[in-house]
Amino acid sequence: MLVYISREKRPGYDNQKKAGAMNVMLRVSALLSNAPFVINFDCDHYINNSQALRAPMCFMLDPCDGQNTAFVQFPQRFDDVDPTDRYANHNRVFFDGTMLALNGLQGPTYLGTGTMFRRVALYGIEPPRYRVENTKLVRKTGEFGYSTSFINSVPDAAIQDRSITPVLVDEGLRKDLTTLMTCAYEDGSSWGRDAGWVYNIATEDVVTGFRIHRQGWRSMYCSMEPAAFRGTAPINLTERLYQVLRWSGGSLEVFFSHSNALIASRRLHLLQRIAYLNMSTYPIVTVFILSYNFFPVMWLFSEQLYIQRPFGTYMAYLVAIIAMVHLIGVFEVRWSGITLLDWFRNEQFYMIGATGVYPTAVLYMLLKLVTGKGIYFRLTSKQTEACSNDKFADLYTVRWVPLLIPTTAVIIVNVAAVGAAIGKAVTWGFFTDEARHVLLGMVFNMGILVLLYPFALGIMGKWGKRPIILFIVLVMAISVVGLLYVMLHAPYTGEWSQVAVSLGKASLTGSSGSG
Ligand SMILES: O=c1ccn([C@@H]2O[C@H](COP(=O)(O)OP(=O)(O)O[C@H]3O[C@H](CO)[C@@H](O)[C@H](O)[C@H]3O)[C@@H](O)[C@H]2O)c(=O)[nH]1
Ligand SMILES: [Mn+2]
Repeated sequence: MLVYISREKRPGYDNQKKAGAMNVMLRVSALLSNAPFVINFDCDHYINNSQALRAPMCFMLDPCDGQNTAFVQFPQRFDDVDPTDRYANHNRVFFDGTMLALNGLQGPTYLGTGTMFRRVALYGIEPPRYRVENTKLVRKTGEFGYSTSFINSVPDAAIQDRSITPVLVDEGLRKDLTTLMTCAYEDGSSWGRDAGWVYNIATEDVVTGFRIHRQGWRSMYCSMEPAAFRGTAPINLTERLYQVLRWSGGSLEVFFSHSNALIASRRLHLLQRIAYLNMSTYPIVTVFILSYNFFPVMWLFSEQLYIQRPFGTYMAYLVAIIAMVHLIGVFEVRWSGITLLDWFRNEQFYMIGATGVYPTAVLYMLLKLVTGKGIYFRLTSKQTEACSNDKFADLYTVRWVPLLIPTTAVIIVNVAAVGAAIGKAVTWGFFTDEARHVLLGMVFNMGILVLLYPFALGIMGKWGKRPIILFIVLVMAISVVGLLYVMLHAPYTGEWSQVAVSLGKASLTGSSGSG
């Protein structure tokens, strides 16, 4: 039986997007089959392996802990991504590394698609492990709304070896189904909070999975070849950034909601809790990353500012820690079976998100906290390849939006800093202390530019098909800044150095005086 549902829309009712749609389907299917297991995939995903429905059953029916397994999650795989995966659409570190690692705790988070659920876990019912003998599955009246047929179906949904016979859709059933689909059905019920998909959070998946884990259920990660499900990903820079904005904004919303991992019950594993905390606060790191990326502005004026140079021991510790972090990264990458190239692409896209998208997400959250109003998150728009000969046309389309500005500014500042550094070396001579110091800074600048390289290609649009153009522009920009620096400073070297020295002293005495 294939059932297509067209939902009622009524003024004054929020239709709650995907979460609302899923909850309607969950209720309607309860009267049609009431299957104890439910599989969910997005409209832009499809089943790619005929075993996709059978494999998760192995986990669900596992005699050891199957009963307490709420859902089985597959990684997301995509068809239409450009071969270089410029914007890390495959997200391999997240799907194959992070999710696999969580399997060792309470299980992967719910990722919105490619998921098999145990129906009663979606209803917000406790796992058998924590259920007291003869506990009533429907806890209070009105919890699931007031459809008697639906409420009567709940105990049956918990019996996993029940055989299912197709129902006869008669007038009575049709009326019941219509009731379950109306906007007003959920009024005063637990739907959208303690039952079904969770509402009012841009990432309904993470928060719904969280509620399930919080009750003490576990989940399982299931990866198979060929991939169980495949889908479509946005390969246009702007669309991809909007997607990441929805994810990072949604994460912060989770943190500032009653689904905060800090206040979850003790059934949530300690490390799983930390993972959820990380998952709901990560955009905040942008405060540090963005500051670091803009620090090179000081390079341009450094004679007039007193900058504490990092001393030897500090540098040694810093280098050791960075090396260790990357060493662990390499181990994790090898263990999860992804390539170093995939890992590097993820690093690159992390920097792109952290400079442009996360600050916007943080601002959005602040605004929401102050005004109480969220902004509308648009859908991830799909590719338009059908009307073009170029399969990856979307990759070369630039749609300028404010979201692109911060990262562009970071690129400009760091290119200028490299130019200024070369200018300085030329002005003072290559083997002076000054040149040595600016060289250190240049390593940092170049590092940032390497990470932001895919973004630079992206904003070049069609020109991005020939990366050599980008290198020519880069060399030209660096030369122009360097030349400008030399022209402005060379004739006055002596004088400027004097000014610098006195300014340096002034700021030194100034700060010690005020401190
Ligand atoms: O009003 C809406 C909007 C979306 N959807 C469904 O939600 C899915 C996800 O939306 P999409 O625009 O494809 O977003 P993506 O960024 O591709 O989705 C990822 O991120 C979402 C959370 O932000 C998850 O819900 C998805 O499962 C996950 O694949 C769509 O495919 C639809 O099936 C609806 O049913 N109604
Ligand atoms: Mn999608």
